[in-house]
Amino acid sequence: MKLTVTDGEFGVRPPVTKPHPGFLHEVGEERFKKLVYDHYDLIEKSDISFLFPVHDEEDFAEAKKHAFDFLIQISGGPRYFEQTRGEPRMVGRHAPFRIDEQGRKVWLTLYAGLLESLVDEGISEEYIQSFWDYLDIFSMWLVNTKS
Ligand code: HEM
Repeated sequence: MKLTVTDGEFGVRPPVTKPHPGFLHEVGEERFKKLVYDHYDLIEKSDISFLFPVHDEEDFAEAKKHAFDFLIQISGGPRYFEQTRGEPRMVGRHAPFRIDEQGRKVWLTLYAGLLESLVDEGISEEYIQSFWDYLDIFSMWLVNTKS
């Protein structure tokens, strides 16, 4: 397993493979939710916190929920995002925020540590890798600002 951040090139959007459904199957919905929520808790203390609604508890809780709803759906789970937010439109939904390669790296690196700890919980490394690879590549699509 190698959770390394691939260098993105501005404007290049490589093809994306969804996470293997085995990841969600092994992790389970509750642990999956904790993963996404823990990521947001790390964001709150990070250099990219300014992008997020960290000063409004309700808005921040909503942001966490939306991220969870989307990621569980893309991982083959319940279609919560579709039910509450509609079409994914991830590029458009990120457009109002200044996301550069540096911010992408911070965002991803916060996930790397959290995913590493799933190994000790018995989650298959190939599934963790597949979830990581999805984040690594798809996050390139959301970079909308040159560093
Ligand atoms: C694979 C990568 C990513 C995925 C799947 C993802 C997913 C999401 C989702 C589902 C939302 C909620 C959209 C909505 O319902 O309106 C969201 C919001 C957001 N994301 Fe991402 N994101 C990713 C990467 C990033 C990166 C790299 C950054 C910045 C460095 C970022 C910054 C934000 C911000 C600022 C919001 C808005 C929060 C708010 O005010 O509600 N995202 N993201």
